[in-house]
Amino acid sequence: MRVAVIGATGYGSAELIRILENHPYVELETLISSSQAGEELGSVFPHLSQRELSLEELDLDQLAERVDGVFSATPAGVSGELLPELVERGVIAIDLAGDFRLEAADYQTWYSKEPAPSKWLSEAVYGLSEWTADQVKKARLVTNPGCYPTATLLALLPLVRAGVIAKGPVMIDGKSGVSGAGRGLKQSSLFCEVEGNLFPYKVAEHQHTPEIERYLSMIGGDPRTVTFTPQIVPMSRGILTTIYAPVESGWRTDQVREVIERAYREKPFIRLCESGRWPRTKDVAGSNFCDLQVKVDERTGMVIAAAVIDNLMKGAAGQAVQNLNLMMEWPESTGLSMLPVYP
Ligand SMILES: NC(=O)C1=CN([C@@H]2O[C@H](COP(=O)(O)OP(=O)(O)OC[C@H]3O[C@@H](n4cnc5c(N)ncnc54)[C@H](OP(=O)(O)O)[C@@H]3O)[C@@H](O)[C@H]2O)C=CC1
Ligand SMILES: CC(=O)N[C@@H](CCC(=O)OP(=O)(O)O)C(=O)O
Repeated sequence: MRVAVIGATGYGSAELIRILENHPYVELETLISSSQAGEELGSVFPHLSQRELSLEELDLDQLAERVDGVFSATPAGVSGELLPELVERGVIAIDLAGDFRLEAADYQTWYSKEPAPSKWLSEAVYGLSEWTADQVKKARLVTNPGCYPTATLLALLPLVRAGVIAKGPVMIDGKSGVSGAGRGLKQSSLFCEVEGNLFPYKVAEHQHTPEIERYLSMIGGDPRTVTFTPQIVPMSRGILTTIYAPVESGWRTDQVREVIERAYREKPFIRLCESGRWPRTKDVAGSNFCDLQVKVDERTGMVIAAAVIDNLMKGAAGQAVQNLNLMMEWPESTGLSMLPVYP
């Protein structure tokens, strides 16, 4: 299968290229760039210089002739217009941005941008691979989940589906490495701002809040609001979400662990940590794994769940390739069997 990556000079693209080079059924045909067309891949990303490939300008008709699928790794507001044009020309598409994840009004509110056409918002399938595989397999357009929602929903969905969580506030504490903000210049991503520093941002106004709520309801059958506080930590990659929620009476830790074990028994990328071990970002760095742990605090009546992912892998490029595998009915882990990098 021939594919292209759009938004070639970003972090998501770099990870896609790294994965696709070792994917046995994919040929990376071209890289589309709005800023560095004509450059060689090796000059944009020296770590990928063994692969000879030039970046190209977008030409929709030509691209649709040359490839069977595209990954779009552009900022919000680009893919909503672009991908429908390609899908209409017979190309399958996986979008790493948030353009197709929300209803139109919510997208406008939380992203302050014009939403994609409603026909395409309805057609796009949310690619949380472990939970929506049946729909992804039939999709032409997959909207890859956000990084924080991936970690959060993977931890929360088994619990809400099993009725572990009682009525009341659900608090999500999210911590992300700086690459989550992308490769563009931003003051809050500068070394001097993040080194030796730790800070919340977009408190009670982060665009992943409505995404978490929407899919907790649609996939988990649990309509509720959540409080989500993202924070920046001084590292390049990794996300840790720690979730606090009121627990229905009668649930003990071993039973809740059993709920998670059962939900993910057949899922190659989800690992429940041994009892007493809490997930660490380094346990998943560079891989498509999501590690989970959960505990009932009987003293306070709360359940605490934690999830770690690599934001650029399970949180972006890795899950995008997992979704391509599902769409093409290839084994789900094809090209994704790399182990984490440690230490
Ligand atoms: N970083 C992460 O951890 C995650 C990111 N995402 C989402 O995935 C998408 C890509 O993220 P990431 O790779 O980190 O972002 P980056 O900022 O690193 O890269 C985005 C790329 O998009 C291209 N681009 C920028 N502006 C425009 C424009 N106006 N029109 C067309 N292309 C443009 C640029 O490439 P070029 O100049 O070559 O065209 C740029 O390098 C974003 O929507 C992001 O929110 C989702 C999950 C996790
Ligand atoms: C650390 C950091 O800044 N992370 C980014 C994640 C952006 C992202 O993935 O945005 P979409 O999913 O909406 O495309 C943020 O919090 O905005």
